Amino acid sequence: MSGELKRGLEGVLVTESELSFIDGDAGQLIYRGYSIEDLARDASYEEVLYLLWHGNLPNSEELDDFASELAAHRSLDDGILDVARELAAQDESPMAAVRSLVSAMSAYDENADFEDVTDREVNLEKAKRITAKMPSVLAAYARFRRGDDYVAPKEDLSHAANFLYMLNGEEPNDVLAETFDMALVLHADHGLNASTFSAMVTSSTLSDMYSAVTSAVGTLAGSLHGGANANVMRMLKDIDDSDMDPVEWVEDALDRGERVAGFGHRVYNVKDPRAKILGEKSEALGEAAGDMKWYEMSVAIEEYIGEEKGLAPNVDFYSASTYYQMGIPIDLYTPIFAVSRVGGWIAHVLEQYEDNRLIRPRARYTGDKDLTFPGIDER
Ligand SMILES: CC(=O)SCCNC(=O)CCNC(=O)[C@H](O)C(C)(C)COP(=O)(O)OP(=O)(O)OC[C@H]1O[C@@H](n2cnc3c(N)ncnc32)[C@H](O)[C@@H]1OP(=O)(O)O
Ligand SMILES: O=C([O-])CC(=O)C(=O)O
Repeated sequence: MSGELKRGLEGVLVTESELSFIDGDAGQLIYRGYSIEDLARDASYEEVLYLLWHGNLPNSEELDDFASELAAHRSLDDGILDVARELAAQDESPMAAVRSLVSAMSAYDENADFEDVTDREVNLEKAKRITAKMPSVLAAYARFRRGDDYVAPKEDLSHAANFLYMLNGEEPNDVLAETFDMALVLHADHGLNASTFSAMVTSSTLSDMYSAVTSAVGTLAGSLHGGANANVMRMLKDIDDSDMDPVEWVEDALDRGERVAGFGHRVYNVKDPRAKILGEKSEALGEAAGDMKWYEMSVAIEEYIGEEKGLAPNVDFYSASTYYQMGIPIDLYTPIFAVSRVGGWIAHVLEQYEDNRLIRPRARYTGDKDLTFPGIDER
């Protein structure tokens, strides 16, 4: 065993994967051979799911069938709606609500306890159910907490458009639906990020897909990972409310030793390619609304942090102002990330099951070894 300590598993190779490639120096991201720029421009989220799960792009018949199967799984059982209502009544945070609701979904899936957890056909069925229902549970929960009724899904809408419909109770226009679809494509996979790794660790024990996705949602929630997108928008709003110059505000935060949400990355040494695409979307939405405030504030912060700290924006930086300008509540940004990333989590879980090896690293022990056990009265 190598005695070299790699804190945070930084740079450690633990498996092989055909799913996504990241060149952190070039700022390049590829899903199964296709560049993120091409996919963001030309592929729907449904196509990306098919690509990730099946290994190739679907032809039009395969895509139609796949999209219809997915759409048919969107509706929610009454029991799930009851859980969502109760979580909303308890003012549970949206990310914790999604975590609990994904876990609860297994109770309504007759295949949840299928004996062979690695069975690919059964797992593809579970994959469609979970991925189709995640936006539905999020929309239902978000409506219940503001006192609105559940809006049933529409099967004739795209995955992206249907979520916005279920959230807002009205069908989105093309710009909103396309922007949201592109955001789902951009967030779908990203190598062995922490939440994906969490899903892999869970499945490597031969636990089931619901457990793996539940672990992953919990891992994505943290502020160093998916939780950063909501924190970016909270920061932009704080800056706006403070009437301070954005650069001065950020300078003060850095002086206090704080981390600025949406900057830095374990793998990228340059600007995240997804941040470039989302930045363009944020700019376009600002132009359409005739209000460039959020985009311009973001650009000023990006320039300053680049010069001052040599840090570049990650995916969470410009998704924040993009979602804000789409009218999405801030605390839904991270669960929306989960609604997309579930496709990648599942793809990695399928890979894990195909060639499983228990994931079990070690720690270097730094505690005592030769203490004498004292009786209770001696302590
Ligand atoms: C979808 C995603 O998960 S993308 C990441 C989302 N998370 C964020 O945006 C939160 C803010 N960013 C961060 O905390 C970090 O950049 C991480 C956790 C994402 C990556 O961290 P690591 O790879 O572990 O980098 P590390 O913590 O070693 O940072 C290196 C240096 O940059 C600094 N740094 C890194 N990110 C930031 C930041 N956002 N703001 C200020 N300083 C930062 C660190 O303080 C450290 O400086 P030091 O060497 O003087 O102590
Ligand atoms: O890869 C990472 O560590 C974090 C990230 O950008 C992602 O999960 O999309």
